[in-house]
Amino acid sequence: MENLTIIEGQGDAAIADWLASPLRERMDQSDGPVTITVPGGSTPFPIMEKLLGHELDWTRLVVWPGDDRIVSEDHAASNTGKLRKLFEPAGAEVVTLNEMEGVPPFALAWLGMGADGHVASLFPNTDPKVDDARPVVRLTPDPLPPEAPFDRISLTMPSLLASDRLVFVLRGAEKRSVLDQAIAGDNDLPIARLLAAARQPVTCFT
Ligand SMILES: O=C1O[C@H](COP(=O)(O)O)[C@@H](O)[C@H](O)[C@H]1O
Repeated sequence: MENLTIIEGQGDAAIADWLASPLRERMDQSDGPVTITVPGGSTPFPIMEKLLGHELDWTRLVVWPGDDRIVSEDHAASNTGKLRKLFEPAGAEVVTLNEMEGVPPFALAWLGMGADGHVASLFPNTDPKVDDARPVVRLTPDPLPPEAPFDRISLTMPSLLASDRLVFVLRGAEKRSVLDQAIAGDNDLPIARLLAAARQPVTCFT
């Protein structure tokens, strides 16, 4: 994949430094809002804390959760709740994912990946398609991941692919092996489907 760059062994601060660059670039290009989508789970939040230490006009940032667990925003498992706590004090807007919502193109789609190959909340059992006509879906992972056993709401593959660049942050040998197999075409997991359809630059931090 010519559009894919893998960067190994970077810590949270270095990844945050990297992420700040395309955001700054986009803010320098126009005076309008810059809209991105970001992951949940546990990996990204320490990186987001570092990112928010960068001098950017955060009031121009619009943050869409790529997915969420169907829980109230004050629940510990709520991605949106955690994003609000981090980004809103800096002046950024955090959007609530809603099935009726139209989804804008993103300057950047930042994603995680589960060891089962799920991206956003597009789990293998939900058979996500790159030509899904829906921008946002509700779904039930099967099996339910023990660390977050909830129904989900998620951007679909076309919504994630409507982005200027894709960035993955995934840690650990198990996930790296799933990624390598996906790149080689040795699995048909959601990560493999997304990578195969991506035409924009894709950067994977592992
Ligand atoms: O459930 C989820 O899991 C994935 C992976 O999370 P991580 O903490 O293992 O990186 C995450 O990307 C997704 O947004 C989240 O809802």
